[in-house]
Amino acid sequence: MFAATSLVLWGVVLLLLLYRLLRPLYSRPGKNFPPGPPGSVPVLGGYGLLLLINYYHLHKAATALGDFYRTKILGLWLKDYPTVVVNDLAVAREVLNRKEFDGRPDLYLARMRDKGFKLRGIFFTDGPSWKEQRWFILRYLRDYGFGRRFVQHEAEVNSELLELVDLLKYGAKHEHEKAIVRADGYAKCPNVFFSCFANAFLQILSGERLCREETGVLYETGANAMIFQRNGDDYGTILSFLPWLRYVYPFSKKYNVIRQASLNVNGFIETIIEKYQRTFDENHVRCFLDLYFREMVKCTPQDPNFTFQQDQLILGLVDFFFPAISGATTQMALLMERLLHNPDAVRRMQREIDEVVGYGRLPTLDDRPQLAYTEATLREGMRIDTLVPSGIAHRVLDDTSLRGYELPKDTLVLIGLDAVHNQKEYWGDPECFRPERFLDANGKLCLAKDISLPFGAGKRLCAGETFARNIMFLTLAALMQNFNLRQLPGARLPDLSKRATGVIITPEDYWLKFEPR
Ligand code: HEM
Repeated sequence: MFAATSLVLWGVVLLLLLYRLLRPLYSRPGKNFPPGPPGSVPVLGGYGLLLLINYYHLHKAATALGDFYRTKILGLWLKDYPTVVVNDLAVAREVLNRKEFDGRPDLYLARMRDKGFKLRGIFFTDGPSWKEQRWFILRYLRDYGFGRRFVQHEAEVNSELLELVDLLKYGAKHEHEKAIVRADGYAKCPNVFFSCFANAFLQILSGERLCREETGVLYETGANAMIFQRNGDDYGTILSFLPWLRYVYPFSKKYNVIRQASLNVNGFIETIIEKYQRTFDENHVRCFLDLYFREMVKCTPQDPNFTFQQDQLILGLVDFFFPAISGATTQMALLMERLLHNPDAVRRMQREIDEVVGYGRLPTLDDRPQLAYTEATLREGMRIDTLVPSGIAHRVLDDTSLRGYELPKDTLVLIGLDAVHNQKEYWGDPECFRPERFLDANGKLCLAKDISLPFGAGKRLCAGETFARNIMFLTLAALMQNFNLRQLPGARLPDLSKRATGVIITPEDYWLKFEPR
C-alpha cells in the first residue's frame, strides 16, 4: 500500500515537472501577442530557434520566421524576454516615434562593455540618466561642430582627408601604416578609414587630433572595436540570455574576446580623458571635456541621482567614438565592395565631381547640393547594405498595443531595418543597386523619395547621424575624385552574400587598390 502511494506521488511529481517544462511551449506572453512560434522553446526560447533557422544571420532567420507565420510583426520569446520583431516600414516608423517604445533592455552584452558591469552611457540606458546624458553630450558637442556645419571643423576634416589621399597615393610613411597600406599600394578595408574617422570625432571632443606619426593607436583601437562588432550579434549574443555560459568553454573564449576588446576601446578613451583631466582648470574651458568635468565637480560621486561621473563619461564618449571608428568606416568598406560591382556608378560620380569641383581642391560640404548623384549613391549604399540589420533593441516601457496586438511592459522590440530596406511594396526592386531611385526628373536629390531608416528615427535616432553622413560623403567624394578602385590581380568580385552579421554587417577584411586617376 505504502509503495503504491509513493509510486502515485512520484508520478504526480513527474507530471508536474513535465507540465512545468512543457508549459512554456504553448504559453504566449499576453492574450493577444503577435503571431509567432508557440511559446518558449526550452532553455533559449526563440533565440535558439533563430539560431537553428539561420545561425549566422539572425535578422534573416526572423524574416523567414515572419514569412512562415505570414506576419510583419513577429512575436516570440527570447529566453525570458517576450519579443517582437517589426519587419514593416510603416510599423517601424510608428514604433520608433512612440515614446512607450523608447526603453532599452538590460542585456549582459551591454554590461560587458563597462569595467564594473554597470549600464552606463547612451546606447543601452534609458530613463532620466539616458535623457540627461544624451542631451548634455549632444548639446555641448554641437558647440564644437558635432551635427552641424562648423568652418573650423570642416577645415580639420579636409586636412585629415588630404592625409588619407596622400597615404593611398604615396603609401606608408610610418611603420604602423605598413600594416594598412602595403608596398604594392593595396589598402586594407575597413581599417584604412579608422584614423581619419576617429580623428574627425576627436577633433570635436578635445579640439585636437592625433598627428599622422601617432595614429598607430587609432588603427589598434579600430581593430578592437571591430572585434566587438564581429563577435557580438544583433540580438545580444547567447551571453545575454545565459550569462553563466561565460564560464563554459567555448563561450568563455568568446566572452573574453568581447570583454577585452571593449575594455581596450574604453582604455583609449580613458587616456584622452585623463590627459585633459590632469590640467583641468574650472575657469578656463578648452573643449567639451572641460564642460563635462565642470558638471562632475558639482556632483557627489555617491549620489545615485547625479550621473556626471567618471564611468558615465567614459561610456558616454565610447558610445560616440566606437560607432565613428567602427560603424561609419564599415559602411564605407561595404560601399567600396558594392562599387566594385557597379563601375557605372563610379564613373557617374567621377563625372559629376569633375564638373562641379575639378581637381584643384577636395570636395566640400558646400558642393554637396551639386553632387546629387554622389549623395544618392551613399544613401543607396546605406539602404542596400543596411549596417545595423536589426537596429538596436528597444524595450516597451508600459503595457501598450501595436496594430491591434497587446504588448506587455518590458517586451523587447527589434526593428528589422534590413527587412524594411528590402520590402518590395516600398522599393519595387530592392535587390538592385540604383542610386537614381533618390533623384528627381532633373537629376536633383529628392529627399522625399528616401524613406529608408538606416539611422532609426524618433527620440532614439542615431545621435551621430549628421556627423556620419557628412564624413562619409566627404570621404566618398574625395576618393572618387582621386582614385579608381582596383582589386588584387586575379581576384574575383567580392561575394556580397558572404558578409558576416555581428552587431553590424561586416565584410571580411579585404585589400583594395585606390589607383590614382
Ligand atoms: C553609417 C553609420 C551609422 C549608422 C548606420 C548608425 C545607425 C544607428 C542606429 C540604427 C541606431 C539605433 C537607433 C535606435 O535605437 O532605434 C544608432 C544609435 C546610435 N548611434 Fe549611430 N549609426 C552610425 C554612426 C554613428 C556615429 C558616427 C555615431 C557617433 C559619432 C553614432 C552614435 C550613435 C549613438 C550614441 C546611438 C544611441 C542613441 C540612443 O540610444 O539614444 N552613430 N545608430
